[in-house]
Order: sequence, then structure tokens, then C-alpha cells
Amino acid sequence: MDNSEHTPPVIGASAAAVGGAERVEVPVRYDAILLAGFGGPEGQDDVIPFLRNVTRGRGIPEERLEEVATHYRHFGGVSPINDHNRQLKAALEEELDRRGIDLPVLWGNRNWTPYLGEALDEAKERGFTSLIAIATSAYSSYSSCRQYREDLWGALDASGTHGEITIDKVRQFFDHPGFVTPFIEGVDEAVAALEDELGTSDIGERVEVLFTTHSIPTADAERSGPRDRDYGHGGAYAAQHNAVAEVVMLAVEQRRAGRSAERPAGAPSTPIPWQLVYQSRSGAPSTPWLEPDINDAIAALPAAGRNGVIVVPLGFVSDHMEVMWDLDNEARETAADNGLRMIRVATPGTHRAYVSGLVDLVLERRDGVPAAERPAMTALGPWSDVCRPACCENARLGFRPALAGVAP
Ligand SMILES: CC1=C(CCC(=O)O)c2cc3nc(cc4[nH]c(cc5[nH]c(cc1n2)c(C)c5CCC(=O)O)c(CCC(=O)O)c4C)C(CCC(=O)O)=C3C
Ligand SMILES: [Fe+2]
Repeated sequence: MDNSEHTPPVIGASAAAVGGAERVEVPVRYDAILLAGFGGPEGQDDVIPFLRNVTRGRGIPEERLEEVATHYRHFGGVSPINDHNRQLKAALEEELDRRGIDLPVLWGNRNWTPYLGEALDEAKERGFTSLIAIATSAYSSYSSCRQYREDLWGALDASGTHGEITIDKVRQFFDHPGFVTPFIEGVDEAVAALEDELGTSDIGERVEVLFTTHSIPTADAERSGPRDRDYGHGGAYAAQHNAVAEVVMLAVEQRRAGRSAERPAGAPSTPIPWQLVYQSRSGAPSTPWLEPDINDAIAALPAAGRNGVIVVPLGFVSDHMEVMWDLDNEARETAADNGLRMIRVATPGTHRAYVSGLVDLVLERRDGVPAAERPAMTALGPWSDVCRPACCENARLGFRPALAGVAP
């Protein structure tokens, strides 16, 4: 269905307030928060139907599906992701309660039950008409932003609640302090541990930090973010990750300098080198995806004189299957094969700063906080509240209607 000619200027609860701008700086009344997750199988019988849901129309080869199915089968057919979202929902409810904010949290997934549509059924039953969505994904790209917006639109369509229920979505939060702080703490702890283990404060020569995120087709990466801005190779997706990684390393170097100032030997001389790498590539081998692959990057480290690696899952909000399998299993094996000590940093999960930051993101929309007062740790942010036409469009599928966007 092509809604481009029929949609109001902004599709969502704040439609009337915006009139074509990318930011919503007026208060909006919300009845509830909608936590929009990815979803995952909860038993062996769920695995194949789940994988079909995820890859429908995506051109993922059958062999790749069979391979990924074995990852889930290894863990009894259960992804940890639904439990993560149950825990995140509970943590959000606790934080809202602590702050005296009366906003119920509904939860629905893109790819497995409870589906987004079930959350909308609940909204309908409880008489909620104005929702603010939090998608469990921090960056801009088709898979990490627009697909959530499209599926929310689709869920409204399917439940016949278009016009009855409106949904806004909090901005992409890659550079929100709530999301970034857990990574700073995690990398700092890993650096301190390696300082102890490797017996030197000058580990800049011996250790490398690999920030890792989900690879995506380069054609999708080029289309990530607003289409009229040039973010260079990898589009807004890569630019956002690089900007956050830089901020994390700056904070970590500061803490490192603070630690070594307490030692008689003085400050360390070499900053710890880092790079952005990619993982979990699928798709046909002939389709280009973002590189380098984390395993290739790890294998190249010994030749650069490294004997330790810190792996930072910067692209992920919880320790789900991509983290458990592709990092804790595969990347760890690659590191061991190459004689490298590896530390894998934690994802935000239900870190206090993260949970509290998500509530702040909801409140900045509810209260219409001016953009200038919104926290952002990189020059790219604070990201927009509503996306412009064709933002993060899928390279193969082209236009599909989505929520929380400005109509053409
Ligand atoms: C950018 C990105 C994120 C981060 C943003 C976000 O978090 O949303 C992410 C998250 C996740 N991806 C997940 C699982 C899968 N992703 C797949 C496939 C794909 N992911 C892609 C990208 C991303 N994926 C892409 C471009 C594909 C190719 C197919 C397509 O174009 O859509 C496949 C199919 C098999 C395969 O090809 O690997 C599976 C099973 C799970 C759940 C894990 C669990 O169960 O614990 C999570 C959180
Ligand atoms: Fe994925």
C-alpha cells in the first residue's frame, strides 16, 4: 500500500504539532510506552518459523538459515532476547514508578510473539490511543530503525487501528549518555584488567579495541540516515558507530591517564588503538556487506604486535544470540587460535544508566524538550524525532509506509 499521497505531514501522535520539522518540541500526551523488540524463538519448534519471519523477502540463502538454526538449536531453540526484553520492561516499570510517572509499558516484537499487533490489542483493550515507542535498537539503518517503523505501521494496519491509535517513536539513541555510559564503563574495566594481567600500564602497544556491530548490505548502509546528507562510506550507520566509539575511547583514555597519574611511573604514552568491525553477515556472498569481519580483524592482530583484544558489542543493546554465538563462541575461538587474550565487554542490558536514559528519551518527547537541551555525546546528535522521506529505505524493497516520519 502506498500511503505517500494520503498521509498527514507527520504520522503519529504529534502530527498536529510538527508541520514538516524533524524535531518535536511541543508537549504530547501519551497513554503508554510501547517497547518494540526484535523477538526470538522460545523452543525448538519455534526456530524455523521465526527464521522465516525474519528473512521473508530478504534474499537470504537457505544454507545460511540452516546454519543460523544450529546456533539456536545449540541453546535448546531458545533465544535469550525475549527474557532480556521482559527484564527491560520490568526495569523500565520500576524506574517510572520510582520517578512517579504514570505510564504503563506495553511490549511487542517484530518477529515473534508477543507480536507488535498483540501489544496494540492490549492498547485497544485498555483504551490507550496515544503511544510512544522505544525500539530496542540505537542506530540508523533499514534493519536498525526503519524496519521497526514499517512494522509498527503494518501492525496498525493489520489491527485496523490506524487513526484510532497513534504512535510516536523516541529518537535513535546511539549517542545518548544512557546508552554510551555502560560501554565506557565496560571498556574501562577491560583496560584496567588487561593492565593488571599484561603487567604494564602501557598496553597501547599490545592491545587493540574492536568495536563490533551487525554488518548490513553496503547498499542499505549508503541509504542509512537522511538521504540529502553525505555521511561517507557506510552512511549514517557507520558514521554513528565511529562517532560513538571515538567518544568511548576518549573517556577511557581519560580514566586511564587518571589511573596512571597515581603511579610513580607517570602517564602512559601510547593511546590504545581501536577500529570498527562487523559481524553476523548473512545474505548471498555476491552481495557486498560492510567489512572488515571481526574474525579477519582479530586474525590480523598478532602481526601488528598485539597479544590482547577487547571486543565491544557497540551495535547491540543486549547479549542476544549474535553476541552469544558470533562473539562469545566464534570470535573467542578466533582469538584463541591466534594466541590472543580476549575480553568481551557487556551490552547495556538493564544497566541503570541505560534504563534511566530510555525514560529520559520518553520524557523529552512528552514534555517537548527543545533540541538544544537534549543530551547527545556526538556531533551527529541529538538525532531527529521524525524521519524524512526515504530515510533508511531498504535498497531492494524501496518505499514502504512507516510511522514517525515526515511525509513527502
Ligand atoms: C542491524 C541489525 C541488527 C541490530 C539492530 C537491532 O537490534 O534490531 C540486528 C539485530 C538482530 N538480528 C537478530 C536475528 C537475526 N537477524 C537476521 C538477519 C539480518 N539481520 C540484519 C541486521 C541486523 N540485525 C540483516 C541486514 C539481516 C539480513 C536479513 C535482512 O535483511 O533482514 C537473521 C536471519 C538469519 C541470518 O541471516 O543471520 C536472524 C535470525 C536478532 C535476534 C537475536 C536473538 O534471537 O537473540 C537481533 C537482535
Ligand atoms: Fe539481524
